[in-house]
Amino acid sequence: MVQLHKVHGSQNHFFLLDQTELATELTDPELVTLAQQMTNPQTGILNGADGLLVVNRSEHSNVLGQMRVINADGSEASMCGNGLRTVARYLADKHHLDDFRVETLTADLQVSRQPDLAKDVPAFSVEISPVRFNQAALPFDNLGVSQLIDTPVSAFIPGLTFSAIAVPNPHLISFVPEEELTNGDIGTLGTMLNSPNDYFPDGVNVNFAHILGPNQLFVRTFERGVGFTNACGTGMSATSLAFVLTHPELAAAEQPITVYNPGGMVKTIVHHHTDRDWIDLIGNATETHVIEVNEEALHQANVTATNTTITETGETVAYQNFVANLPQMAAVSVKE
Ligand SMILES: N[C@H](CCC[C@H](N)C(=O)O)C(=O)O
Repeated sequence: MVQLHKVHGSQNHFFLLDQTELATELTDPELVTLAQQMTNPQTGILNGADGLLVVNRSEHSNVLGQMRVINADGSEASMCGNGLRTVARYLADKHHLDDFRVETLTADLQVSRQPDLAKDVPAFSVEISPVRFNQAALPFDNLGVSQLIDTPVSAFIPGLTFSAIAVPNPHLISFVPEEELTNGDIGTLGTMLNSPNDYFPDGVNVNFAHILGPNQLFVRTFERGVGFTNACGTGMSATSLAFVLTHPELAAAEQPITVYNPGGMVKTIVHHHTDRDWIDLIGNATETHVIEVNEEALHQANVTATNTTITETGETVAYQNFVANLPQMAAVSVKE
């Protein structure tokens, strides 16, 4: 028998699989098929999830493990901010360390345990990096520009302006009036740009942000490879950087920005240096269930209610109490 973990960051839900505990690691095709089976609410346990986080051994120095990210549709992403907080907690608890690095597709990223946000709501800070703006990093095409920073794009939505930032996964960001959060536009644009289109050949995560005040945002994200999620960590981080760059009168680097989302709240700290940008993403790292299953079911992509033993951790209620006590959540909430 091996263990799987159901985890979330701001209720962006994942299954976490530590392959260093397996007799035989899954092949890449097996990981894709397992992610598709487990995340699908129809075929997966516990109402499915937004993706599969895979923890592997890392050969890099002072790195506790490697994280890979498989979206619900089976596509692999280079980064996942909410997911990295849960992987950081998993490795911190396993190795009894609080500050270390995690290997991701393009960089080894610094992570550190933070004070609990509330009783039984552990929190971690994770480095979101590398950050790039150039067209090839997203990639995007056919927009007549080589960078998108607060640029009108009538082909997307007339009247809105857009920024494109890779962290390193691709994000399209727009600061919008409140009604744009719920009038259907973000779903239409997100679906268009994640289907075959002339602009983002690899797709893109679409983030609509409503400015609540100085250093305060609400962000809703339509995720590449998933659709709407309760939160997108890299999306909220990229949006915070765009906030600092395009609204300097309302947001500054090096100080905490509070980012609300349909699943709760995180803090970000933008670092905007001449040689590089990065963002610290600070928020919950919640484990809701521990799942016992035999390894063969993983290779067969057949993890079901009948071949698993599921134990609740009790952290679900603790996180919901934390969200219920957030001052701003009553104001702007678009529950999925
Ligand atoms: N859908 C994203 C990957 C997951 C990122 C998100 N869940 C986060 O917390 O950053 C992409 O394809 O780039």
